[in-house]
Amino acid sequence: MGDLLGVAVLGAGHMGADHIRRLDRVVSGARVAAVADPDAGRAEEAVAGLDAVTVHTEAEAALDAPGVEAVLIASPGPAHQEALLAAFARGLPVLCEKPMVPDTAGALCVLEAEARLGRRLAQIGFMRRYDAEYRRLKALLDDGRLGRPLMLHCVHRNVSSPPDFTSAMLVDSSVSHEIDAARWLLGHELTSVSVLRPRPSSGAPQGLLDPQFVLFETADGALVDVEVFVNCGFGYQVRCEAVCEAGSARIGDDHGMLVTARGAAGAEVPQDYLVRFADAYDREVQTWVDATRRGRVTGPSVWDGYAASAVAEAGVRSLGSGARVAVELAARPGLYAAGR
Ligand SMILES: NC(=O)c1ccc[n+]([C@@H]2O[C@H](COP(=O)([O-])OP(=O)(O)OC[C@H]3O[C@@H](n4cnc5c(N)ncnc54)[C@H](O)[C@@H]3O)[C@@H](O)[C@H]2O)c1
Ligand SMILES: O[C@H]1[C@H](O)[C@@H](O)[C@H](O)[C@@H](O)[C@H]1O
Repeated sequence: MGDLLGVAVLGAGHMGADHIRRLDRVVSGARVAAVADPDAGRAEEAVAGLDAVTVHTEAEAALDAPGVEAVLIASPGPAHQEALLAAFARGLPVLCEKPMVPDTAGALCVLEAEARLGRRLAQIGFMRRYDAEYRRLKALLDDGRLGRPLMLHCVHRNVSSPPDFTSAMLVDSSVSHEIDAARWLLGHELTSVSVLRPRPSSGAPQGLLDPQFVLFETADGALVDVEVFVNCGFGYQVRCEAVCEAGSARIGDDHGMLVTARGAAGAEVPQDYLVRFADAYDREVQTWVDATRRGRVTGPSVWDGYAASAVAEAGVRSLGSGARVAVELAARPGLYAAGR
């Protein structure tokens, strides 16, 4: 390995371009060695001003480019399976944006491929685990002061959804964050899901079932509800309140400045995830680079990515009827045993 970890970034859209900037200017110990995007112009724009980067239209060409020692996957979810398997075939460590693979069969295929290698290579980009507020909430729940958790109430609102966003993506892309956060905060798998929906907002694109209300049960009898509303129009809001036997704790209220002017005071609301979770992405990528340089893999695993996909797929099945759908998980390979 050189002085700096050479990273290939696959996908130079919103997240890919932001991660390229982060690898170049924010985190230490890494450099962007190659970028792939079928839209070559977008890739060229994202690497403008960077030295010694090669630009490709094919993901595999970027993985094979000179100086590449690790991969950051920021292409759309349906492209992740092929990219993960290509990285595994080359023994390259990976940070893969969520959702790991949106469909469960594809996610299972990735799980089996990594389990066959017998060592972890991939970290999944559930960045909320690196957010300061989520970490405080996790520490509070773990120290037991509030007693046993009974419920999580979650809110996930986006100003607007991208043009190609589907009703299923509210669950398998947006709520994938709450699925992972709930499993991590509560330390148990989610065993069932029901997805209800009010009448769609007139602010949502025609045909998009937005908002939705998602209810999960956990293996030890807690409940998790999520309001997901991806065309709310007014701001990016992510909240989580844990209600426990001896108290409650809520995060996500306090992200902007309080602005006072002309006889009124108002709180600023962030407009997107790149602002709200900026510190979390920085910490996530720095932690990945540091671990990779030490030959280690930490953070959310391929098992976490697979479990999130299985829960989300059950949610998408519930979306039509609102019926409670049980989550079926494959046996957990020993590679992902707790504490490893
Ligand atoms: N962690 C988060 O909070 C967060 C936020 C936004 C997006 N994401 C995830 O990041 C990923 C990218 O989302 P985005 O918003 O940047 O999308 P985007 O549409 O802005 O960008 C995707 C880019 O990937 C390119 N692409 C398509 N197929 C490709 C392939 N096979 N190989 C390489 N590049 C390919 C596209 O041309 C495009 O430039 C998704 O998985 C999304 O769910 C995560
Ligand atoms: O892909 C994005 C991303 O995961 C954001 O964090 C989430 O708020 C959006 O709803 C989703 O579309």
